[in-house]
Amino acid sequence: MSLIEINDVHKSFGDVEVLKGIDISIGHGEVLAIIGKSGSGKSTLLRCINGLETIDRGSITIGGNHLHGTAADLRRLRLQVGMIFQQFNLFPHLTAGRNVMLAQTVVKKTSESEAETVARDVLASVGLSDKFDVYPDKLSGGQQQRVAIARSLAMKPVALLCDEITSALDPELVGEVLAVVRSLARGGMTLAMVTHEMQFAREVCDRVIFMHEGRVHETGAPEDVFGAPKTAELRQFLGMANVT
Ligand SMILES: Nc1ncnc2c1ncn2[C@@H]1O[C@H](COP(=O)(O)OP(=O)(O)OP(=O)(O)O)[C@@H](O)[C@H]1O
Repeated sequence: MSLIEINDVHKSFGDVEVLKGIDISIGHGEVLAIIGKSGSGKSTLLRCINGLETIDRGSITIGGNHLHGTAADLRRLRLQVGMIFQQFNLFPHLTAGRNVMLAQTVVKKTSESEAETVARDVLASVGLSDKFDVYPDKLSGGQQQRVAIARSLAMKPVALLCDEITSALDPELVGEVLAVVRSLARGGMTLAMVTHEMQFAREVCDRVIFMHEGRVHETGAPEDVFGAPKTAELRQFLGMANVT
């Protein structure tokens, strides 16, 4: 059975229908790239999967449980799906370690000592074992984003959603963050990432979803989507408009 099932999901903001019937199933350990033009609905889709947005129609299940059920269901399921954004959103007055501990102690009511053990562990897994006591303003953007990833991992998510997580970084810092994502993918984490890093998507992802005007317009293995796009819209998006 799939881990995440998205069935006929519709979402409007006012009169504008942003998601027009999305069907995607994501398997355990699957790594998905979501690509498409600005405004095609990629972020909205991720936010619906994480319960940050309600949906108007359709259903989303995680491990067979409906995400958009009662408020209690939503809280419980939201904890199972981590989300990482373009902006790192770290608390500036807390050290890297304390940033990673916070959600555990506040939301999960984990003890301080257990939360610290987990925080040290996940910081080490993103290559930041020496930064536990360092404040965010003393970290590079790439290091801050890795702290944000560690903070998500500390909640032991069943899946991670990444929304353009390298877009705010200087180009020389992109590689270190992608390396962490790559190692998570290799370790079996289920990942859905909205990304402009086509080369990375090609190398690391199992499947690519091309969104266009609120619909899944084309989907397939990276070699097919990038190597032999079927639709004019995807060819145009990939800068291959002249290819017939
Ligand atoms: N909270 C909101 N209220 C009103 N409109 C919204 C809201 N969030 C998104 N939209 C609109 O929904 C459409 C899709 O936005 P979304 O951010 O999902 O697209 P995207 O494909 O992720 O684009 P980008 O690559 O620019 O982030 C856009 O027209 C956007 O203006």
